[in-house]
Amino acid sequence: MTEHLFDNTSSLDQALAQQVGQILKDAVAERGQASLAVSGGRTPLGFFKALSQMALPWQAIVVTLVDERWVAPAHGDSNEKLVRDNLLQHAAAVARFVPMKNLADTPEAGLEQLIAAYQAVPKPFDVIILGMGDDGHTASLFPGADELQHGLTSQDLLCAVNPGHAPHARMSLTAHSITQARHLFLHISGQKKRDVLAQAMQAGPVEALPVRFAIQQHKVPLHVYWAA
Ligand SMILES: O=C(O)[C@H](O)[C@@H](O)[C@H](O)[C@H](O)COP(=O)(O)O
Repeated sequence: MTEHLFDNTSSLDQALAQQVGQILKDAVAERGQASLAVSGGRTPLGFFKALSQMALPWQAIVVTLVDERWVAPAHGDSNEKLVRDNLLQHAAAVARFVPMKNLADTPEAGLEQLIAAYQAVPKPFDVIILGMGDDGHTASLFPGADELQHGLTSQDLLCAVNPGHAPHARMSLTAHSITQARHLFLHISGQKKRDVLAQAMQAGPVEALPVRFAIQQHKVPLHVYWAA
């Protein structure tokens, strides 16, 4: 695991956009296509804006989500809306977007159709960017959720989650599919999250702080981008 520390969020956003942009450019040059899976929440907004303005071969880049709240795509809590409004703009407007939410009533009911839709996403994912909550959740792998064990241990691509203490039923990439990425980032800001990360870096059960699965694995180097 490598930590990249910044004094402020705008310098982090620029540096992360440069790094991710270069990886995507190289992937398209090598393989003709690339995939980027991003998280929701408030943290990635500035990064999305910076990346969206970069001159990349966007028409060959597929953008998708690490996790999604099972709400209509126009809902204020929709990660799809967040990505459409902030990342799929400017130069990035021509990127192909594969949503996680479909028309099924619940994530469980939508899972099979979504697995089929995700075949359109080049795999392994070239870049996955995780966020983290103050409770140590990442993606939608929440401590205390009934589906946590499944999300942490199954070899499936996706899992349906009912987080209980967090709003909305969710769909999430599993820990297995996240650790299949060619490049893995954890993007966080603020002292509180630095403290949670420091705690997660200490030995302890993954179930207590699910972000530990990304820290403890050895399949893909984890790059942590943190800003004060
Ligand atoms: O809720 C989602 O949709 C997420 O993808 C989630 O895992 C997020 O990354 C963290 O909850 C951090 O959220 P903030 O950036 O808002 O703190």
